Amino acid sequence: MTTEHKIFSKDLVPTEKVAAFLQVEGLVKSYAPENAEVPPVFEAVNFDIQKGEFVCIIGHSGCGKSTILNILAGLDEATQGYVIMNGKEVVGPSLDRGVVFQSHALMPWMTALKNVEFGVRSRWPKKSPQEISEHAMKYLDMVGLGKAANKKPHELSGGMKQRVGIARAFAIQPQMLLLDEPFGALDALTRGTIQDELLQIVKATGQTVFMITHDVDEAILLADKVMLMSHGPRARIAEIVENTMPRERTRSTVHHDPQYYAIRNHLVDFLVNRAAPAPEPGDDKGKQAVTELHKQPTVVRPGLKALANTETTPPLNLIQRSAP
Ligand SMILES: Nc1ncnc2c1ncn2[C@@H]1O[C@H](COP(=O)(O)OP(=O)(O)OP(=O)(O)O)[C@@H](O)[C@H]1O
Repeated sequence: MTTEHKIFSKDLVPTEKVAAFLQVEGLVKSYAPENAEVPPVFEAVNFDIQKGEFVCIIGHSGCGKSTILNILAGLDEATQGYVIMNGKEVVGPSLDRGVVFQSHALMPWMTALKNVEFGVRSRWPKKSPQEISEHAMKYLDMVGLGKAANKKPHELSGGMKQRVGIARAFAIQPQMLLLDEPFGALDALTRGTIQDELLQIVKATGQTVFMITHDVDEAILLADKVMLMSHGPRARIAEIVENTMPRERTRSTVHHDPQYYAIRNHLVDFLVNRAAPAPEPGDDKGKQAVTELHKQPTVVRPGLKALANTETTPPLNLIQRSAP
């Protein structure tokens, strides 16, 4: 059951932002809002996500990434600000948003198939048992687990369990997928395989994704945009890095792109040197100006600069060979 309601007030939704699929505006989270001595975990969090975009968020431990994801999911409440998805304010959980956590959260007494069917039945209660089963199998097949459908979680490896969680999230065909470090507990090989699978599925379904990761390479492979969060308390989305490499990238080829190292260096440099922002005037007052709370993060494209530097005239032998 959804607990969302429609927003009709034009005052709440700035006209130029109506087109964005997801709008996050002036988000603040404080665990002690009544105590001025305790600063908020994050504030002035503003960003948009377009339909079909894959967005990763990176930042040091404790800056508030999971809290933001939980607010997007409707599982937690912001102290200030709002989230609008597809024209409706997010005020509670909904099957329109599928969530995958780091721990797979499967029901241990149910088979992989039954775990996926459970979600499908909640979404479409009028479907027949056979329709539900066929639908769930389609998504288990998609993540390469068709043959393990009748196994219970304790008979599956960590990677397989995580795939069941992904199949369950995809099977309810949510408008948006929220992934909280979904591959964090997996070994490098399994992680790579599932990343590739996720890319294929997202490409096929045009799914909109918001994903938390600590892995810079994972973000570069998967994301169209990488949001960089500064340290908390009072964390912000400091920068949005656009991934300007062609979307058809794979794990084995992505590092051949001339843009790759420029983007990677930019992300690492932020995490190492720039994630702790210098105090701004007003910080010590514990209160931000209203305009500041709605300030959009800077958007940067470090890959394009690297690309421009490699665009030189072709080598002489190529010119000679292509001459008539
Ligand atoms: N219920 C709570 N009461 C008080 N503080 C909390 C509560 N839940 C979380 N916090 C604090 O909020 C901050 C943000 O937590 P959150 O889990 O969102 O960070 P994160 O960036 O996802 O961290 P990580 O990368 O380690 O998962 C942390 O400093 C945490 O201690």
